[in-house]
Amino acid sequence: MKCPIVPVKISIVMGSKNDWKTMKFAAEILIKLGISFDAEIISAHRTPDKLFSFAEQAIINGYKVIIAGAGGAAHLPGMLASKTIVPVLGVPMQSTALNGIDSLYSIVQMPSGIPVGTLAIGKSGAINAALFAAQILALHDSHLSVRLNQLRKQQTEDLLIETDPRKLT
Ligand SMILES: Nc1c(C(=O)O)ncn1[C@@H]1O[C@H](COP(=O)(O)O)[C@@H](O)[C@H]1O
Repeated sequence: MKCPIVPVKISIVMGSKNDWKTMKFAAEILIKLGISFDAEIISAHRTPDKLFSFAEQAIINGYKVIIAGAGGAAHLPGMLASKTIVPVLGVPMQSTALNGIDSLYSIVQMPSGIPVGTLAIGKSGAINAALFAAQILALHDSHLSVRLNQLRKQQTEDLLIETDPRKLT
């Protein structure tokens, strides 16, 4: 998937096409914020050579953050992080057998020296990964910083309207 704005700043990577139903929530946030990104399927287990070349070229390709979603034995974020210094944010998929605990532990328990920023399991993690990546980019982009603050404000206003006590019946 390609967002029309160039150059691409963020890559959303996932272990399987079946992860897209979760990772699309990250994509939606990036689109909302006008951040360029691409998305592709790469698996440490199933396509290891593709993973190595992707990670080795991440800097040359201009990626500022990589968001990596994987489930089960979720080695994708850690393996990406082992091959590049582009920050990697890991999103554990809600797996069926173990409810995502397997994914979470696989991503969060990195050995010291190779960090992966681990988000929550599933949709919330995907959304927050995109917001976190945006906040990193906003450190050097004042326009994005304004858009992020607007999004926060809007989020608060929407919640206040939604939880207005006069609406409780
Ligand atoms: N965890 C990984 C990796 C990896 O870490 O490299 N590659 C695929 N997978 C995960 O396997 C799960 C099942 O994949 P399928 O649904 O394609 O069988 C997915 O959640 C994927 O992220």
